[in-house]
Amino acid sequence: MAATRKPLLPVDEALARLLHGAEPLGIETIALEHAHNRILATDLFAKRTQPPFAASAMDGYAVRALDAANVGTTLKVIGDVAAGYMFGGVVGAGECVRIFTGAPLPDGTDAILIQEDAEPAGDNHITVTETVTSGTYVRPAGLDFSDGDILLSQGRVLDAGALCLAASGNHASLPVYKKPRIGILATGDELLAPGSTLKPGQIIASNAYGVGAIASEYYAEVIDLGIARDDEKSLKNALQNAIDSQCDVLITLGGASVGEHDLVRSVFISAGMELDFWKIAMQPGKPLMFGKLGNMRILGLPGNPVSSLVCTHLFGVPLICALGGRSYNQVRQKAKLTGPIKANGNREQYARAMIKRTDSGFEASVFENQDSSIISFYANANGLVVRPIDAPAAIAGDDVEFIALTPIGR
Ligand SMILES: Nc1nc2c(c(=O)[nH]1)N[C@H]1C(S)=C(S)[C@@H](COP(=O)(O)OP(=O)(O)OC[C@H]3O[C@@H](n4cnc5c(N)ncnc54)[C@H](O)[C@@H]3O)O[C@H]1N2
Ligand code: MOO
Repeated sequence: MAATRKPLLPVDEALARLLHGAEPLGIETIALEHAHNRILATDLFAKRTQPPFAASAMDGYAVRALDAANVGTTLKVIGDVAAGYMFGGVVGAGECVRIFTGAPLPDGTDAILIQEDAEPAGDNHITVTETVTSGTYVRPAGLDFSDGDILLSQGRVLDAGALCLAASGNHASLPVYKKPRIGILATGDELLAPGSTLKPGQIIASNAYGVGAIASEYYAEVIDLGIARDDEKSLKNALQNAIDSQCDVLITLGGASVGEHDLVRSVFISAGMELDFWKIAMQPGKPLMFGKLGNMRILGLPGNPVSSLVCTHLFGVPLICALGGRSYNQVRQKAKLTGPIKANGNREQYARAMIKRTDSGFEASVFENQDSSIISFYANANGLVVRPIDAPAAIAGDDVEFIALTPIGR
């Protein structure tokens, strides 16, 4: 009788379990200059009105519109006012004030005659060469926003426009969601840091650099927890280190599968981790593990470099976003295959591919060798073609769905 294997957890169910209860970790107040691309944690209200007064939009003369209603009228210039100052007096009939962009309109005036439309008429006088109406080149008080207006909504990414608006609303600091602290732990007796001299059997630990880069792109605080050996003591020490470092999420790399040296799951369970799931229907990424130890979430990624990176995209990023209050949507687009691909098996496949934008849409060239150890293919891929479980073989011209890994050009 054929042995029956336990069915693997579908990718979407695994993701739902991972994100269950994942809420923003807290709020901190930070200086505006450090807030770029952080997420605003509350609605933000204006603490002032902008502009706070009716202001000139041009360099010229502040006039009473009725006085400048006819070409050829001569007006007396009784003073001047620049941005940052107030004109003390009141402008009467037949009078005007020299004014500069951004300056408050003097009392009595209601329009700006731009200097191109005025001619000097000697002895502090000008002649009107174009007429104005009330409000010409005047920015009314509160044109941009008024004191108490809502400037930005909770959840807003603090991009260039948002930062400029917050500053103008007189906020020197902003409440933002805390960055999730993501500890990254490589595991494996064979691993040494880049730059090391390798003995036979050893390789370089590379995954943490890619995983850390992806986590940083989503504004996680990345904590390098080094390399643990494949033994209980080393793994338990590393786990304690993650706890002491107040990691919100511990990402482990490797040691997730079924061999005698794949100890992460069993050691962590013996140290108190509550296992949520292990093994999912995904290629690459089958031995993915998720559990919790106290408040710390533990995401165990398979050690094959491409598995580590693809799982970070698919699981690490949504988790980091949920904990950091950042909205996240996985965007899938359609592309036409440039060549044939084989039928898929019993795991949803995220196939490394080169995606090209053409006049008629996207084209996907899927790498023939999808071995999850091949970093160079991942480094040259800009998309993951998503192949459902048991998808039949496909040929050039067939439609597939893909997830972009980087912005896609031509
Ligand atoms: N009998 C079975 N064997 C395996 C299965 C299975 O279902 N049955 N699953 C395979 C799959 S799929 C994967 S993926 C791998 C993942 O295994 P582990 O998570 O236990 O990973 P390791 O064995 O520790 O490492 C795999 C591979 O990657 C290298 N590695 C590990 N960490 C790093 C790192 N930080 N930087 C660079 N390279 C790393 C490691 O040396 C190995 O070559 O298991 C299959 N086996
Ligand atoms: O599922 Mo493993 O991550 O393919 O190589």
